[in-house]
Amino acid sequence: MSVTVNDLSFSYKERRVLADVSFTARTGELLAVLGPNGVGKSTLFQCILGLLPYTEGEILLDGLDAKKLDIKETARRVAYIPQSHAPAFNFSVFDIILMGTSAQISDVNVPKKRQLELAEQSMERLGITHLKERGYLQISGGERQLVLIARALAQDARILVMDEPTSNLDYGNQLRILSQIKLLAREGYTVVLSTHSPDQAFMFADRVLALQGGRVVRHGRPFEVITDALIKDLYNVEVEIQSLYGGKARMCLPKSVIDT
Ligand SMILES: Nc1ncnc2c1ncn2[C@@H]1O[C@H](COP(=O)(O)OP(=O)(O)OP(=O)(O)O)[C@@H](O)[C@H]1O
Repeated sequence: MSVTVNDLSFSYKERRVLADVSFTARTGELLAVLGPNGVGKSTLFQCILGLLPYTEGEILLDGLDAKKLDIKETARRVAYIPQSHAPAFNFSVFDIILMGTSAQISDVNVPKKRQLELAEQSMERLGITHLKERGYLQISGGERQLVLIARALAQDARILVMDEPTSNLDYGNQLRILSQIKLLAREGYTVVLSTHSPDQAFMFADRVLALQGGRVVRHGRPFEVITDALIKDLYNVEVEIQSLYGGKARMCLPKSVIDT
């Protein structure tokens, strides 16, 4: 499953937010979208999910024009994973995951054997079966994020769109969740996620899409795209890119830390 965006532009009323955005995320690829607050990352994701009516450009989901797909057809291809949040009701973990299967429930609104199996399998896949009967409000932020990913897997869509999936998580859970996401990409899912951490992009992304002023300023492999000049351009922060482990890893070190 691939996502291809061609010359996409989007405006909220007369205010243009995205301009001529083009890229492809291929099967098995984890694409990290980088860019400052308000640059249009969530807007881009909502366009991919068919939630915003863009008028310029096109989005192809596995080669099919996203505009020609209805909500259920889109949901069978793309799943959305939001930031970990607390819903108003204390649904059980299993019920939350089962909600992901609604795109497969047709005439009668009752989950069938196939939906129950999908929910069970996705819990097993993420190692959270022991949480099944727990209330969603009574589990930790890291566990909630795993539940939201399990819900997306239960949806049985092969494209996963994630808006800052680790934003509310502690350091250990950030790494564990991103490792899980990377494994999913290796299993053949196509992952498009936003992050505010260039270091996360260095560690986990196959490709990086850098947005500035609603436009794509760089697109390519993390080592090629993430430079001190890009970080200065996106975030107005002076960094030095450090090469580690004989060039196998890289990280950004803000110069202000060294200078003070
Ligand atoms: N429903 C809306 N109506 C009008 N303007 C909006 C709407 N949603 C977002 N915007 C504006 O569009 C721009 C892009 O917002 P968006 O949420 O896509 O950015 P983002 O890159 O996801 O930001 P962040 O990193 O802070 O989450 C911002 O200037 C925002 O104020």
